[in-house]
Amino acid sequence: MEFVIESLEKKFEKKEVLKDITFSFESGKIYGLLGRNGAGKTTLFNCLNRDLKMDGGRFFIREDERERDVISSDMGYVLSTPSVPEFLTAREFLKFFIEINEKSIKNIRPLDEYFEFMNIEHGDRDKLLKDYSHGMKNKMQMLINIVAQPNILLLDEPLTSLDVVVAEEMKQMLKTLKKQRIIIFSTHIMELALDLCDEIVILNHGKLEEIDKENLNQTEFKDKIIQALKEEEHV
Ligand SMILES: Nc1ncnc2c1ncn2[C@@H]1O[C@H](COP(=O)(O)OP(=O)(O)OP(=O)(O)O)[C@@H](O)[C@H]1O
Repeated sequence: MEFVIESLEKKFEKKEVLKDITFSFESGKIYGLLGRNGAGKTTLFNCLNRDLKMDGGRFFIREDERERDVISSDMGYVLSTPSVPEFLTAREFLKFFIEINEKSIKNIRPLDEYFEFMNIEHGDRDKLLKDYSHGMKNKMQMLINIVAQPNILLLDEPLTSLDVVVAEEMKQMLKTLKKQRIIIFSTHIMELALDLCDEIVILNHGKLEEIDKENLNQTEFKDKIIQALKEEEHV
């Protein structure tokens, strides 16, 4: 499976944030999306998740040499600022999510199995989400996306608020999850991108550019990425 973006454009009033995003993502890989502050990473994710209307271009899935539209169950999106229904407990939220997506979720498991998998403790499962910490809300958002098993998973700086143990667990989980799906992971933490991601993609001047590792060692590759990021006109 490939996720193809062609000539995607987005501007806010006169400001052209995404000028010509053309890129093809392949399944089985984690893509690290890097870009300076304000480069447009969140805008790109919002367009792909159809939370924002694009001004031009299109995106689609290519499978067995056939193109098809991206439907909502293809796409999962974990926001940097987690958004969960605060008035529900974690268990109620998970139950509700599974019920409304029953048709598209494969191999539905008992709720506690999901909590176990995510290391959410027994005592927290029936707590209101409004009493969850930022990192725990993030974990819940990630859990919902693990349950849904979308073909394309967009992660907007999801690990920054997690403690080191949870972040490590999550990294391992993403490495398992990447099989047969595309994960696009935005982060400002270069080490994380290099450690976790199979490909590094930079959002530069409103375009996506893959940074080829060639035969570079880790330090040289890092320098090449920083150089490419410096070339970004600072917005
Ligand atoms: N709703 C909006 N209305 C007007 N301008 C916006 C809107 N959303 C984003 N922008 C502008 O678009 C540009 C890209 O913002 P975006 O949040 O996508 O960048 P980013 O790469 O995610 O940044 P960061 O790394 O700092 O989170 C910024 O200049 C921002 O001010």
